[in-house]
Amino acid sequence: AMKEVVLLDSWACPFSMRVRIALAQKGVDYESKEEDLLLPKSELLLKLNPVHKKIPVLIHNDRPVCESLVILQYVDEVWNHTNPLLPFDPYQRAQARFWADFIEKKTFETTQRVWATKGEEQEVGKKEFIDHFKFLEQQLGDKPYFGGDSFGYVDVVLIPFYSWFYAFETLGDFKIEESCPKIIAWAKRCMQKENVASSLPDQEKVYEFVLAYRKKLGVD
Ligand SMILES: N[C@@H](CCC(=O)N[C@@H](CSO)C(=O)NCC(=O)O)C(=O)O
Repeated sequence: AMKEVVLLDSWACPFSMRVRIALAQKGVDYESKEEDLLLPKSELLLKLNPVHKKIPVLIHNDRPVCESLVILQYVDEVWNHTNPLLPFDPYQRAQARFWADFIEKKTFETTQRVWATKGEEQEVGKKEFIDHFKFLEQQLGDKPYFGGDSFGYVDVVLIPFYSWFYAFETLGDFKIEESCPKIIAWAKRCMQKENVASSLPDQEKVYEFVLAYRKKLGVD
């Protein structure tokens, strides 16, 4: 039988990275089953996530949990003995869920218009990208983390996109630090944490993956 905890994973997928960080924060030992996003989906993925057919899927005692934000909250509740992701106060929890939802709705879509496009469409995408991250930077303000003094739920939701920054900058020919220095400072602060750094792939490797993905999508 499978291990108690299995993650249907994909090394370059920002949504999977969220779950890898959360499991590391909780000290959970798990088996990672790699799904190659450039190949047809596995039978296991289609069986365990028939609705969205997407990665990540957490399999806990043979039962699947789908959608990274749902998985993060499940992990926080099951392994509630250490490193809470969500704050305790209901209002602060609501604020964390609000910003995680905002990021879920906007960030991937906004980044896609930089890495999966070219020409004029990409120029528009770059402006939207900078506006979006400036807005997030405003929300961060002078706090060390989105959750305040400690690394928490919203930080876990957003930090995976940092591993794609080199790909965005190289494909989009721009420097994110020029417009959003506090976002870069925040990302580097998060990367000081072993549980984060060990869960995110090398940025150049992600760039190579994105080039292959662009070819698969027929962008170039
Ligand atoms: N809202 C979901 C998004 C997961 C997702 O898009 N996963 C991608 C890989 S990472 O880019 C995926 O599985 N893509 C396959 C597909 O879209 O068919 C979540 O948060 O878990």
